Amino acid sequence: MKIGLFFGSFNPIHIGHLIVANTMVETTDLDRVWFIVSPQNPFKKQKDLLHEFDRLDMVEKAIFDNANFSVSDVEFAMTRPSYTIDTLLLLRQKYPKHDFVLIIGGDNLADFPKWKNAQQILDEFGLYVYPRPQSKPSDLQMHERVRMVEAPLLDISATFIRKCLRLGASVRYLVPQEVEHYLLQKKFYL
Ligand SMILES: Nc1ncnc2c1ncn2[C@@H]1O[C@H](COP(=O)(O)OP(=O)(O)OP(=O)(O)O)[C@@H](O)[C@H]1O
Ligand SMILES: O=C(O)c1ccc[n+]([C@@H]2O[C@H](COP(=O)([O-])O)[C@@H](O)[C@H]2O)c1
Repeated sequence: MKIGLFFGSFNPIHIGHLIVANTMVETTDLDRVWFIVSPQNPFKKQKDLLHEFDRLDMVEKAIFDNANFSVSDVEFAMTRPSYTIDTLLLLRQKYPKHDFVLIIGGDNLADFPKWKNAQQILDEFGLYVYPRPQSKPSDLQMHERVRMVEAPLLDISATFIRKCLRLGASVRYLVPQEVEHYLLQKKFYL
């Protein structure tokens, strides 16, 4: 089984994430996508970062009806910040029969060489990249271990959704209905 690992803060998960994951399953050789909720991105310090359990709950609500998707809290028990290579190595050890690839959005490619053990991630796992508006150019686009997936650009971000909620604007259609209800019920990001 070839699995795409889609790491993120998911603060909160939105339809952009779901379209990325679905495109990977439908248009590449990936059989499944696992969403890995990261407690703390090493490059991001966010004051409005929800507790990881709340972000995990929302991912579960977003993917419950898609048999190709799963979510993992494996990073919750690991050291912070969340370094992707550490998790990749752990998952490979735990699931020796699976073949793992890392999925990222195009905005993460330019800074990817600054990630911990970036070369090892490239060599041993490889990257599948979904294009994203306003991404900085990167030489890695041509790298043999990087697959640029052709798909529609989605100008949707968790930042925009948090802003809508702060302003009292509806996030209907930007997040799945179950996630919208949960966000409103819990009064998140107000
Ligand atoms: N609209 C999108 N198009 C392509 N990739 C995306 C999109 N939104 C998120 N991603 C990718 O999903 C992964 C997780 O992203 P993340 O949870 O940080 O969402 P985000 O919308 O970028 O959040 P924020 O606005 O808080 O920075 C990253 O690899 C990111 O590049
Ligand atoms: O391992 C690293 O050095 C590293 C550097 C930057 C980001 N990451 C991971 O990339 C994922 C995407 O982050 P985010 O916050 O944009 O959703 C998240 O799981 C981070 O932990 C990992």
